[in-house]
Amino acid sequence: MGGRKSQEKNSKDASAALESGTVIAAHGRHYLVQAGEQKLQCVTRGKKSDVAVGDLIRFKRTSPNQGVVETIDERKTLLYRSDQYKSKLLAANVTQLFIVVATEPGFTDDLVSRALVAAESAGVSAHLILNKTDIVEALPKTRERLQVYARLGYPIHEVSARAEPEQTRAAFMPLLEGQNTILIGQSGMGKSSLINLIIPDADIAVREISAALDTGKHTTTFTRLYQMDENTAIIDSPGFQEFGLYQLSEGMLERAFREFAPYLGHCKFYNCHHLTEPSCAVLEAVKSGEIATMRHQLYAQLLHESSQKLY
Ligand SMILES: Nc1nc2c(ncn2[C@@H]2O[C@H](COP(=O)(O)OP(=O)(O)OP(=O)(O)O)[C@@H](O)[C@H]2O)c(=O)[nH]1
Ligand SMILES: [Zn+2]
Repeated sequence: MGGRKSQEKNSKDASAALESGTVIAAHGRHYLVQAGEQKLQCVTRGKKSDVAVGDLIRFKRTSPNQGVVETIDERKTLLYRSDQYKSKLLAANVTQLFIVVATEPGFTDDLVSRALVAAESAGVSAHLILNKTDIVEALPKTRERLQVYARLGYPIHEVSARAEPEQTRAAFMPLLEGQNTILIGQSGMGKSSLINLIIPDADIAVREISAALDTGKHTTTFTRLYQMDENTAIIDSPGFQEFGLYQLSEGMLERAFREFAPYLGHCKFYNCHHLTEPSCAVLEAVKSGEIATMRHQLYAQLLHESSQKLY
């Protein structure tokens, strides 16, 4: 991740004794850091656990394969996950989010839209991956369901990890090149199948990480980063991480729904919440069908949730 050259240059100045690396997995306050060809176990000082997978960090080596995190480089982006009504760090420096959905089993619009809100608010571009196109009976209905996202301008890529592995791999590679991509999806969508196509030795890497971080049986519950080349990485996030959206202000929320944009500033009240106000341009667009009801309902729900935040 990031240019190795700039890391080298930086490490020559003030922080001469520090080395740099990329956080490739996190488990509690234990981090696995890739530094060149080497993987090290790093910890943070004290109780701090503000390091995320994808972070570029400076560490002090304490033994041949261990270190202490000293500083975190400025992040380009930051995604949060939801944890007991709080937002915790999920991944740093992600440039694009791929949401894997499938013809079967069905996906949940609520989760897809929450992921899109997370991406928009973090400044991360979002794509939808429709997997299992070989289940042709369910294809027309699924495409129809995805229309709402296509109309919003989110690219949709159709693949079949099982029936067309080579084509699927070939479709992915140019999309991933030069990007830090996080892959998310509800259980059963085929995310693991896709990761295994893209990273053939992913299983080995996961076992290595799990052993290094001593995650015990939690082998599939941690987020990990696979460095594909110097400028390309892919992050696999287990299950369907519910994104932490509690930290979003009302202003950030309304801007995270890209279809609201033409209407913002056109409501009767300048501080309109777009919930029940008279002469609300957003509500009028919902009524006329220009904004999908499902999307507006989620906006209202997220506004409610962020008002319930615990901190
Ligand atoms: N028909 C079909 N089945 C597929 C395809 N891709 C994956 N599957 C199957 O879908 C099931 C779920 O795939 P996984 O890759 O394990 O899905 P996952 O999203 O990682 O699911 P979890 O491990 O539960 O998070 C498996 O039985 C796969 O063999 C595909 O393109 N077509
Ligand atoms: Zn309004």
